[in-house]
Amino acid sequence: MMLVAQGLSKAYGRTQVLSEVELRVGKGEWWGIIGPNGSGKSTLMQLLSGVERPSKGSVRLLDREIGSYSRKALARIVAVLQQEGLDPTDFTVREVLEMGRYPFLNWLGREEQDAAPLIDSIMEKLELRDIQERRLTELSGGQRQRVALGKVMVQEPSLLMLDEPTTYLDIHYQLQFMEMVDAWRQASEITVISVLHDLNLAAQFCDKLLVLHEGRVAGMGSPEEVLTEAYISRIFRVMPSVVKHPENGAPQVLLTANRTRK
Ligand SMILES: Nc1ncnc2c1ncn2[C@@H]1O[C@H](COP(=O)(O)OP(=O)(O)OP(=O)(O)O)[C@@H](O)[C@H]1O
Repeated sequence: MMLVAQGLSKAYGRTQVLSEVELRVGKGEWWGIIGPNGSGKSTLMQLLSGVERPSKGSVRLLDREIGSYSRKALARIVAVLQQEGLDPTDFTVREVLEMGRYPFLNWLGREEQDAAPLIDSIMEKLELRDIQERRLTELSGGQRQRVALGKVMVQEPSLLMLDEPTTYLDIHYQLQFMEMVDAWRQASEITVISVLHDLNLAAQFCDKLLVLHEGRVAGMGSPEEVLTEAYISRIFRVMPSVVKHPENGAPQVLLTANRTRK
């Protein structure tokens, strides 16, 4: 197993944010974490990536307690891409990708192997070559998000964690982003855990969905099992129509005007 969470709970003061989450993520799987605003998705991601400690329960990464890894050792296994992506700084695209190699530097600040060919090939894949000397301040939000993905790719992680990675992207780049992650997953057998608000993209790319509701696991399974009208209606308080995607059969959630519920 890539990642196993048992009895995972988190409280901030008296507020219980997550309760008794159980999760087993196998190598090479793509999990989508879905759920309403405030249901605990980001908190769960922080616990699963070792950024935050649980109040109760445990997270085991590759059969070892996640808290027992050094920061650098953890960064060689897990890469996290935040919703905001990268801040617009004065660094160039190429420099940012080079920084992604930080976990592989020795105490002299050098790498044992030259990372330039890897960085070049990732820039090629992400269509970043032509803008490699541009500064992040000179890029659009969508371009910066591609650089952010490039930075985690050069890290060559086994586990990729994405927190609402497509929020600021137009539909072209949303789809392209998901396709790139998928292509990468198939080529390198990485495991992906992503928070996604877009249920229709989640249904097409994820093998498994975990539904959070008020800090508890409210459902788990394939998109077909989880994305049903009754279920979405209860969790998200809307009355949708769920139809089959005409090309690939994935469940697709259509919202109808004036159909929210209290
Ligand atoms: N550091 C904190 N201190 C206190 N409460 C927190 C803290 N972080 C999160 N919370 C609370 O925990 C709950 C879950 O927050 P979280 O950000 O995990 O939800 P989410 O599902 O990611 O939400 P969204 O979809 O809105 O991003 C919320 O009620 C939030 O106010």
